[in-house]
Amino acid sequence: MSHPDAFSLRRDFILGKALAPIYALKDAAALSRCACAVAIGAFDGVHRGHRHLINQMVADAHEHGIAAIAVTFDPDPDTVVSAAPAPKLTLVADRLRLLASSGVDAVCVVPFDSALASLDHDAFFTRVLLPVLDIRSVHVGSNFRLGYRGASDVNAIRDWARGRGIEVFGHELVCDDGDVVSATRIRSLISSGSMEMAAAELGRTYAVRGRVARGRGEGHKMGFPTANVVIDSNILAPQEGVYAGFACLGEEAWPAAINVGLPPTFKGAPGSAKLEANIVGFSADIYERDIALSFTKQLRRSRPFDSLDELIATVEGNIQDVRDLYGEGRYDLRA
Ligand SMILES: Cc1cc2nc3c(=O)[nH]c(=O)nc-3n(C[C@H](O)[C@H](O)[C@H](O)COP(=O)(O)O)c2cc1C
Ligand SMILES: Nc1ncnc2c1ncn2[C@@H]1O[C@H](COP(=O)(O)OP(=O)(O)OP(=O)(O)O)[C@@H](O)[C@H]1O
Repeated sequence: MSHPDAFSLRRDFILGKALAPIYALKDAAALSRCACAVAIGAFDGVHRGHRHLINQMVADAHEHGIAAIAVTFDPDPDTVVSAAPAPKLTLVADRLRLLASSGVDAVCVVPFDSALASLDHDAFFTRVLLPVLDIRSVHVGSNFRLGYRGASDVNAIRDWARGRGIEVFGHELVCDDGDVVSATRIRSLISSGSMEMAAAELGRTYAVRGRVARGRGEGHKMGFPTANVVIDSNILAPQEGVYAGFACLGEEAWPAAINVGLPPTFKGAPGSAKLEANIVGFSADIYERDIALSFTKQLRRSRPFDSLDELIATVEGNIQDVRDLYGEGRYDLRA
């Protein structure tokens, strides 16, 4: 695996300013009911399929000289309607930033609650979207469902739109090796440690954001200090195991050897970290700092060790693997 460049690391860590304005629906009057094409969805992960859909919507908008607007929801509808919501690939702020940097002219964020979930497609368009947007075309994937319990498919929306001057496109879904790219599939790849396949479908290396908390302090004594990283409980962590990747602190990235899951050797020890990284070549006090970790490759599954010496030798071997892959220097991510 080659050294990534600053550009790809910035993309993986979702750095940089959003390129287009993001409007909450209640402030969307600022769009002055502009003529527009819209792409609609939850867009968790803003993966390659989502971006292909958005590209087609943007091309249509440009062709007709109208605005290109991504319409999404906060919170993710799944967290409201599902009894067991899936852990998400992106925090809402990152999802919006990714959408705002996808070539659209604006992002419009519809607050999602059980009242919205109970609307049918007619009420969703006429009561929620059309008062603020003069929609000329709707772009969704061919599998798109809208309305109470997903009652309305693309054909139902197209029937409704006929005669209203609104064109509806149900685009073919982007596939990878015959499998439809979806947030659900990417979650399952990440949950099985297939980080390279997940990255191919996401279009970037999977990364999570968190804060450095105090741990047991044992790693330091064993010769490999680790930053214990606490992430939002609604965000998906990869399968338990040991990973090569990067740690991002401010505008710097460092190679990192990362352990996901409570260390099986010390299971139950109070203060054990569920996610910790040895940041290769780095030494500074970073307690309470914001940090992001990316996972390029699973090196092995975690396992219990019979002796501390064996644990230390194995972890040092993993840290060396990371050094061999990415060196031990700082990557400057300033644009
Ligand atoms: C790269 C890496 C790989 C690790 N692999 C394992 C493992 O396979 N089994 C295990 O019990 N702990 C593993 N650990 C966790 C260590 O046991 C842990 O860092 C150490 O106990 C220090 O914990 P502390 O940060 O809570 O003080 C690993 C840690 C790192 C950084
Ligand atoms: N592979 C894809 N290619 C093109 N469009 C897609 C693809 N996957 C989803 N879409 C479309 O993107 C929009 C957002 O979809 P959605 O947020 O449900 O994504 P998803 O990846 O299918 O999520 P999940 O797996 O959680 O259901 C919808 O219009 C959907 O039809």
